[in-house]
Amino acid sequence: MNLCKMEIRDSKGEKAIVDLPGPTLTFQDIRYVVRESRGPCRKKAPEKDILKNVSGIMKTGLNAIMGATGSGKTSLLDVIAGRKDPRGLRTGQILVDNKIVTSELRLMSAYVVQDDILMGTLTVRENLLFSANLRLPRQQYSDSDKEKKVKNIIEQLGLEDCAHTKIGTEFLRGVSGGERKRCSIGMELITSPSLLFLDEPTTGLDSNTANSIMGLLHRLSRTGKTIIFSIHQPRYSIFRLFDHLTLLHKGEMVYAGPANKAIQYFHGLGYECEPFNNPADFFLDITNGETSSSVPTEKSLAELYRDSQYCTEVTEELKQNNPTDYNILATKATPCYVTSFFYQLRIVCWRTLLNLARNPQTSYAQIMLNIVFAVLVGLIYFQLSHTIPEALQNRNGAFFFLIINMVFANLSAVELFINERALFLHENAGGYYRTSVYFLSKVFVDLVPNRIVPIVIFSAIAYYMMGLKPAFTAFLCFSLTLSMVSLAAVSLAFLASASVSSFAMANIFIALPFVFMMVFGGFLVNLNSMLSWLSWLQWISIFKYGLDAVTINELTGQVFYGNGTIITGDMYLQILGMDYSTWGFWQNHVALLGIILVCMTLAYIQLRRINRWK
Ligand SMILES: Nc1ncnc2c1ncn2[C@@H]1O[C@H](COP(=O)(O)OP(=O)(O)OP(=O)(O)O)[C@@H](O)[C@H]1O
Repeated sequence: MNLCKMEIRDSKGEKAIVDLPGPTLTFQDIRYVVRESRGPCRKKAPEKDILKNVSGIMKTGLNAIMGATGSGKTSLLDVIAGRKDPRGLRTGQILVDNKIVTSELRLMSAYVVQDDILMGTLTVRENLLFSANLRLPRQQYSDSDKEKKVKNIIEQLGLEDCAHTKIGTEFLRGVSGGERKRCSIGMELITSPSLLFLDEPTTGLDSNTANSIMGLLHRLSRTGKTIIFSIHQPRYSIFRLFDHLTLLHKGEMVYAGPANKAIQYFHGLGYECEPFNNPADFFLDITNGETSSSVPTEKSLAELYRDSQYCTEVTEELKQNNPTDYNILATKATPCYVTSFFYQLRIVCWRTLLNLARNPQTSYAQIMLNIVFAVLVGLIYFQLSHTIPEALQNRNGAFFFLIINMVFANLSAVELFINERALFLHENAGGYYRTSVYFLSKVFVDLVPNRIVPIVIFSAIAYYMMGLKPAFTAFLCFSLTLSMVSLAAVSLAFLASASVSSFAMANIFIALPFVFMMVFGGFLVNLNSMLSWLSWLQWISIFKYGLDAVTINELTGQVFYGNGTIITGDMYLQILGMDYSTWGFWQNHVALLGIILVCMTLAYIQLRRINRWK
């Protein structure tokens, strides 16, 4: 990369000196196709060209990609930023400073997505510090260096007034749209990228805020950055900041060259921009066919551009490049992490905890639900007697009720990986942290406050209200069994959550196995006499293991009597055909642990398998 001072001209033709020229990005002959999804026959769907052999050169300064909706702006931006699925790239190469894009080169670039993806419960400063902690190498940056860097970025982006304001969530009013966008840009500026991609940075903002965001990008570009962005319909005050303009129509280039020469170019083709008309609107009118040329021609705008001096210049310049590799996007972008696994785990766990503490509704609801159910069960089965037959019947009923509650009360766990899916994908692709770090942080932080604590409270209330076996070890075993049943249900919910992207699908995915497990848990159906061909399902039933364990725990060593009959708990268990030996009791826990481990592992694999490409 060239490190000398460089002179560039903006669209008003004004000279600007930049200290440290950013990288030059070149792309040549990009043909990108997609298959339009048609349900299960996806493979047979025809390919659709969304970029048709486009080439270009983008240098230091503001490089705008414009076009009508559906023209391929975002697709071009994503392809050149290496964000689009490489399987769609049929031909083409993308070079940065005439070199293929390696992970090192990737580190010097950053991508700001259209929908600002930030942690809403954290303040602007905390979000920026999170990015700094994970994306700046600890060997080179001490904690105070990171703080300084964040402070500088806050000043640079004019975020001082809202630095300590939370970003905001759907329930919490936070910073304004413009401040959010600035914060998103700041998250990427932390690594001091010299190449910055932005997808429609002004969409959804009012015109003044859009103006100030583009003013900010303009200032940044003057510090030697190559800024490439797609933009829809900028007002004139924004358009005049552009250095380079790429105009697309139906996946083809209709102009690529200095932004301030575009009017002249179209004038040469017979298109007249009326006085006071915004050039950006004028160009879109041309591509949409709403303005006609005074020079009749059979050629399309794309063909006219290919015949133009601008296209020839680009082709000539590209010919001089000698790439060392071809089709670089075909190599999968492996994120490069600058911090260790344990450091990432610490930082991500801390953020997850902070998020939980500032958004404690789910935890409170979980604790309240467990207290209410515990009192309800305690009242219904208050101080169970030892007279038969009700002693055994009530105990069976109570345990079934308890296990059902343990399983179904954890349905809320399906939201775990769905809620923050966009945030996780964005941060994971941006090299913030490993998938395993995110998975473990969510699991730890969800399990303890939302699952374990409420169950301990539940067990203590229900156990003593029901007057079950008084031995303290029996209470501990009871509590452990309920916890493991709950964790097994939670891990199945995690698997559902990591496998699909919507709550509706996750609910279906989780409800079916729960219902099957309940039916084949051994309480509702005697599997030996009915549905014996399906009886194998009991071996994967959380209900069966939970029910067996609490029943054995309660009945062994107890004596029940009535009408002159005495029956011991052991005899009753024998009649039921349950193995009530020590191993017979603990084998249920081993099976539950097996279900937990298998579901957790599969959930992690599913998280890794999520498609990161756009
Ligand atoms: N993954 C995909 N599957 C199917 N079609 C796609 C895919 N990606 C892009 N397209 C199609 O390619 C065309 C260009 O899309 P793209 O999002 O790049 O357009 P755009 O100019 O950015 O539009 P907008 O301004 O509306 O965002 C559209 O017709 C779009 O439907």
